[in-house]
Amino acid sequence: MEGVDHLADERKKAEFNVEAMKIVWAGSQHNLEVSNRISKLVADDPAFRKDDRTMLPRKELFKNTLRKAAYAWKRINELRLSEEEASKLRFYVDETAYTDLHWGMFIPAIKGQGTDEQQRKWLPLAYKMQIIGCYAQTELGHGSNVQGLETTATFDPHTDEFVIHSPTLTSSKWWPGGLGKVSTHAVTYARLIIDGKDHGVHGFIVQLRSLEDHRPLPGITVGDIGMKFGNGAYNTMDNGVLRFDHVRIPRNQMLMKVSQVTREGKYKQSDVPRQLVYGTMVYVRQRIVADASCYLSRAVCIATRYSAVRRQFGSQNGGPETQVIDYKTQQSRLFPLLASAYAFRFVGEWLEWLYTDVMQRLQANDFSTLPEAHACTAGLKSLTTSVTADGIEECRKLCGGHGYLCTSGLPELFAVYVPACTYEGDNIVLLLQVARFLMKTVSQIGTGKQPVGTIAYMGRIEHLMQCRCNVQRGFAELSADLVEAAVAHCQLIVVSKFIEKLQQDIPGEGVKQQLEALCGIYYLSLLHKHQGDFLATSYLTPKQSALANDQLRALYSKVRPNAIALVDAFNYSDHFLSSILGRYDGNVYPKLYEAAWKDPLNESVVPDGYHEYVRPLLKQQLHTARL
Ligand SMILES: CCCCC/C=C\C/C=C\C/C=C\CC/C=C/C(=O)SCCNC(=O)CCNC(=O)[C@H](O)C(C)(C)COP(=O)(O)OP(=O)(O)OC[C@H]1O[C@@H](n2cnc3c(N)ncnc32)[C@H](O)[C@@H]1OP(=O)(O)O
Ligand SMILES: Cc1cc2nc3c(=O)[nH]c(=O)nc-3n(C[C@H](O)[C@H](O)[C@H](O)COP(=O)(O)OP(=O)(O)OC[C@H]3O[C@@H](n4cnc5c(N)ncnc54)[C@H](O)[C@@H]3O)c2cc1C
Repeated sequence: MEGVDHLADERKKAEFNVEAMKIVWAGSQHNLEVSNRISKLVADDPAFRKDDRTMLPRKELFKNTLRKAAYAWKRINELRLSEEEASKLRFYVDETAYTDLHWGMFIPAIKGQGTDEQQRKWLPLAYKMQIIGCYAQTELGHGSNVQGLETTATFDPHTDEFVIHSPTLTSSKWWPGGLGKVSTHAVTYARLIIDGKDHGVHGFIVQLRSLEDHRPLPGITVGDIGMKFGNGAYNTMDNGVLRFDHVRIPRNQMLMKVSQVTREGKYKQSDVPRQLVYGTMVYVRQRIVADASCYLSRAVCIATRYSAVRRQFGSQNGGPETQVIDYKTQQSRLFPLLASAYAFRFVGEWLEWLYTDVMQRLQANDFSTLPEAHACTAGLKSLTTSVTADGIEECRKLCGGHGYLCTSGLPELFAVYVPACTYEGDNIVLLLQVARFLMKTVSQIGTGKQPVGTIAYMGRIEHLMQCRCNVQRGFAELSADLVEAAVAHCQLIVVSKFIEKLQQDIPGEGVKQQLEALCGIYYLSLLHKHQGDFLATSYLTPKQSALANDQLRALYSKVRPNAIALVDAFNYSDHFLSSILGRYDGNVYPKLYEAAWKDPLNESVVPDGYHEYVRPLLKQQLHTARL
């Protein structure tokens, strides 16, 4: 029934202050206030309707995304929203679009790799959206291997220009978001060639389309790469293909904070690590970690609320059937994901601190923590996106058949999210970077260089280094095992940061106790999953392993009465969740039934095609003898 909270009894069971937990989840009272205000602004505005996305054909879908992005920009300016509020608004609009790359990569690339002069020229145009940019690095033939990119930028000293060219089919830029139909400019990554010498990959600002009629400029071939996974989902984004045919740009459009080319064509590499050219990717990877907790918590919220609503089997003497959330199997699948959502939230907060700290150190030419920042952003991006993608799919399965309906919100959430395991760095490739970092640390043990920070624990394996085995040999052979070691290293960081969070002052009755239970579920479920390794290495005895499993089940029971309140603390509106199964009021069945009849297929009782294709079958006169 409308207006009835079908989850009221569940909410009464809460043993902690939900409003206080909302502040923990939001990060601060201020963040919660901004989130509440902007979330309501979006939810209350019919222009931001999104329940029709999975039913629109691509061109209509895309035009609708352009409309929403333009309307959002209008509202941002009308309401004079701050950058923080504007970013929140785009978050709650919840629609991948070219603006993600304009604000999330094009502008950060210029800020991170452009000189002060270049920033003064390009950022005002970008902030006012008088130019729209994308990040064009990946090519048809290379994505992971950035040093393998083929696009060239050849310096012409006669005209003081770079000639940007796509020498091969595989050098075509391929995938950049916003490139296909909208961006007027790109930060393009190309091989810098001076006087025949290849200086490797650098970033260049290239205009792609006319600011007058939006047509591609001379020498530019650009378009969309076509439909992607799932209906709606990432098809609101114009991932593009781009080829250059000897396109000329002024020398001052090479991003020159890290390295420079003089008017005379002299290449100057500042005494900074060349990997700073990868800085934008590092920035996005750390943001993706925080974003993972948002996506995972959305799926967990839907699955938890529905698991409390859904009853199946267990009726005694005609009484109500059992809530599926009471089954230990449901809890053993759902509660570790609930714990992971909180864990990723906290490790994402720490990673943002680490990234900010590294950036401040870079200002002082202190590169000492750059390797750790790279390893942490790469590894945690890999870990959190893999767990989140698998977790959204698990949440769909936790909702049984109804989880497969678009009105559950889960299929689209999965389809939008899964590319996060690939973009910003394929997850295995990134884990191999972490493995390389770990092996380099191992090789330095015993040389007097003590590991610090997130690898400090490795100082304790010095005894293993007596053999001084050559860690370089066999890396490729053992890479699959090393990837597992990299995951374990990242999991240790997640657990450590969760524990550090619990050591902070956390206000609110019962809040810390709930987080302690979730932290226990996080690490005990990991220990359960990998108990074979712990037993094989004698880090655990069988008895200890059994005790850990007992404790894990006990924690499930502790969390069970608080589950609904723990997902309420995510503070997601029904509009944002866009899920009938995840409705705040739990009024699922009537709304599922109501929604079914709104499907276009039900606009007519007799379907299109009946008379051409079904009736003839039903009415066919059998010319062959009946079998
Ligand atoms: C859900 C939406 C997300 C929301 C997020 C919010 C905001 C963001 C907004 C928008 C984003 C939205 C959608 C994303 C759209 C997607 C965009 C993209 O995908 S952009 C393209 C991404 N591409 C990649 O990530 C490519 C991956 N490959 C690489 O990074 C490099 O090729 C690789 C694998 C690191 C190898 O580089 P290479 O130069 O060959 O180095 P080596 O392996 O030889 O290592 C040499 C040494 O350099 C160190 N190193 C490597 N990288 C870095 C780095 N980034 N920083 C610091 N140091 C680095 C490496 O550790 C080696 O050091 P040692 O010699 O061992 O000491
Ligand atoms: C939705 C989406 C949006 C994107 N947006 C952008 C964008 O805006 N701008 C942009 O520049 N790019 C973008 N990309 C491209 C993305 O960055 C690349 O696809 C990504 O970096 C992976 O590279 P790849 O496609 O070359 O994968 P590959 O490296 O070809 O991966 C294929 C397989 O090879 C394996 N592999 C590769 N190298 C190794 C190795 N050394 N050892 C072991 N295994 C290996 C991988 O693990 C994987 O299993 C986007 C991609 C997607 C899907």
